[in-house]
Amino acid sequence: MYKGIFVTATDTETGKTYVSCKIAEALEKSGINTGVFKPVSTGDRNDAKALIKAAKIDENAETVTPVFFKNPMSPYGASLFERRVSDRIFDLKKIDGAFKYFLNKYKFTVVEGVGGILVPLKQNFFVSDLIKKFNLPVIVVARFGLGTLNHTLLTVEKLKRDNQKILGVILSGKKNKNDISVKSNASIIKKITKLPILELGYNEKVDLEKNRWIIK
Ligand SMILES: Nc1ncnc2c1ncn2[C@@H]1O[C@H](COP(=O)(O)OP(=O)(O)OP(=O)(O)O)[C@@H](O)[C@H]1O
Ligand SMILES: C[C@H](N)[C@H](N)CCCCCC(=O)O
Ligand SMILES: [Mg+2]
Repeated sequence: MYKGIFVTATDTETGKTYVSCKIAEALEKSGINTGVFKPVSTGDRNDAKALIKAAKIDENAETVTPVFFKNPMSPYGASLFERRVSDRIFDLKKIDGAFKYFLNKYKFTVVEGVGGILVPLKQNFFVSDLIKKFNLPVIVVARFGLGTLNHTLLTVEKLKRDNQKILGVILSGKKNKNDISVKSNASIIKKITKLPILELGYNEKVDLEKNRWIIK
């Protein structure tokens, strides 16, 4: 079993928190002490609260999300608006300390990124750099419908160029019955990337028995 996974996505609002929560829930139910970590959030710390609830652990939102910006946008963009607010800085030391805390305390830690893989956290430091730093295997969350092929293949391409271990792709959310591409997108992604693919329909749970690739 890995020490943890990094959950990124093809875009914001794609399902990283939903998928991370379902993975944490499944691990907790199987008796595995699971940490959850969302290093940076913007707008609110609701992702951290949802992750804590799913993992059923006694942690507060500030520990799970040590770096926070008020403006609901990229962390770098928000930092430009909030540079006069003392604790609103992207503090990599703080994130590193928190990361080590979770990996030492829990058997397995689910880490959620922010938006997609090239969201800037600082002017020249992106979510992809955080992935490199943590060096955890990566799960890519994507949408089911039209447009997801390009977004998913771009994200996979970037991770491959960074020599990151990609565990697989999870398509998550509602399937639009009027979108014909939904019928073939998953199989096309699988054929092209040769990665495991999980289709996680609306309100479905993650079955770790059937998808062991997610955790080992
Ligand atoms: N399989 C699913 N079943 C039900 N709801 C889903 C599913 N996947 C995503 N959602 C819903 O889609 C919305 C966006 O998902 P989520 O908040 O997980 O995105 P995110 O990638 O974490 O966004 P952010 O970049 O802001 O962190 C939420 O309301 C979430 O509950
Ligand atoms: C506020 C939102 N829920 C996310 N947490 C932040 C997403 C940043 C996306 C930046 C971008 O790709 O343009
Ligand atoms: Mg989220």
